[in-house]
Amino acid sequence: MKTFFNVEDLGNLNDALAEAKEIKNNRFGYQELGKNKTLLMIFFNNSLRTRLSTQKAAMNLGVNVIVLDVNAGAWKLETERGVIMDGDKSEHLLEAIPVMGSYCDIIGIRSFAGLSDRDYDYAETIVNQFVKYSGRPVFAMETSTVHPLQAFADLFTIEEYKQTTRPKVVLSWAPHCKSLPQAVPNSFAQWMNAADVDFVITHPEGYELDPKFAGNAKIEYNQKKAFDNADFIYAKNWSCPGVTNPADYGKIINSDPSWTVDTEHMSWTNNGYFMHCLPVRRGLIVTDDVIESDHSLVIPEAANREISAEVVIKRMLESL
Ligand SMILES: CCC[C@H](NC(C)=O)C(=O)O
Ligand SMILES: NC(=O)OP(=O)(O)O
Repeated sequence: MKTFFNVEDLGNLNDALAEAKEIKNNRFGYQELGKNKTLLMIFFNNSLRTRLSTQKAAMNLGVNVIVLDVNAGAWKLETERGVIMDGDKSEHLLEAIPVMGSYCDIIGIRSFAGLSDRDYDYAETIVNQFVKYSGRPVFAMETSTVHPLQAFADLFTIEEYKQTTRPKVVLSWAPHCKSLPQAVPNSFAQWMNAADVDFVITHPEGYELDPKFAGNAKIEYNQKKAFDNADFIYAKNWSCPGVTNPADYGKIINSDPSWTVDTEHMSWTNNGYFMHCLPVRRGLIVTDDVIESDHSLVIPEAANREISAEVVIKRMLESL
C-alpha cells in the first residue's frame, strides 16, 4: 500500500475490519516488521489523538518514530512554484520533501484545508507533493479533504458496538464558533457508504458535502426525522463545502443552536450511541449530559485510533 487516503486503499473492507480486530487482540505481535524502519510524522497543524495514537501504533510494530511540527522549529516553507523567495519563508517544499523522505521509510502527514481556495484544497495540493516527491509511502493524518485513520476507527467502533446486522448511522452537522474543515465528515461519509450500514446525513441547507464523498447517502434536512430510530449518532461541525454556493466555501453560514445534540435529540433515536472524533466543544456540538452518558463512545472511539493506525502502518511495512 503506497498511499492511504481513501477507503478503497485498504482493499476489501471486511478483511480490513477483521485485521483490525485481530491486531487489537495482538497489537505487539508484529514487531519484526518494524525493525530498523522509521516513520516520519509531519504536522502542519495541531493534534492530540492522531499524534499520540499513531506514534503508539508505530511503536507497537517496532518502528522508530520522528515527529516534525513544521511550524515549530523547521524553516517556514514556501509551497508555491515560480515565486521569488524574498519574504519570510526560508525553504521551499520541493527541497524539504525529498530531504525529509531521505530520513524515513514511511510518511504520515497532517495538513488541514486553508478554507479560502476550494480548488486548491480539494486538489490536495500540499499532500500530493509529498506523494510525488518524497519517494515514500504516504498516509493521511487529516489532509485538506480526508481523515481516513479517523473514519476507519469510527467504523471499527460501530462494528464493535452495533446491536443489529445493519445499524442506522447518522452523520449530523452541529454548530461551531470557528470555520472547520470538511475532512472528517467527508471520510466518515465515504467509509459509511462503503460499509453495511443504513447511512443518513443531516445538516442545514447549504452544507452539502462534496458528491465525491456524500455518494448516494440519504440527505435529510430535518434533524429530528434523521435521528428517528438511529443506532449511532456521529456529530461533527464543518464549514460550508461550497457545493451549492462556491462563494460560501469555508464560511459559517448557519449557527442555529437547535442543531446542538442534547438528551432530547438522543431520545429520538433507538437508544442510540453518541460518537464524535474529538476535540469537541461542549455546549456547541453536544451537551455535557450526552457526551458523559453511558451511550457516549467518544473514548473507546479515540482509543481505536491506535488500532486503525496500526493496520495501516503494518500494511505499508509489508509493502516496502
Ligand atoms: C479531528 C478534527 C480536527 C479539526 N478540528 C479542529 C478543532 O480544528 C477538524 O474539525 O477537522
Ligand atoms: N480526532 C483527531 O484526529 O484528533 P486530533 O486532531 O487531536 O489528532
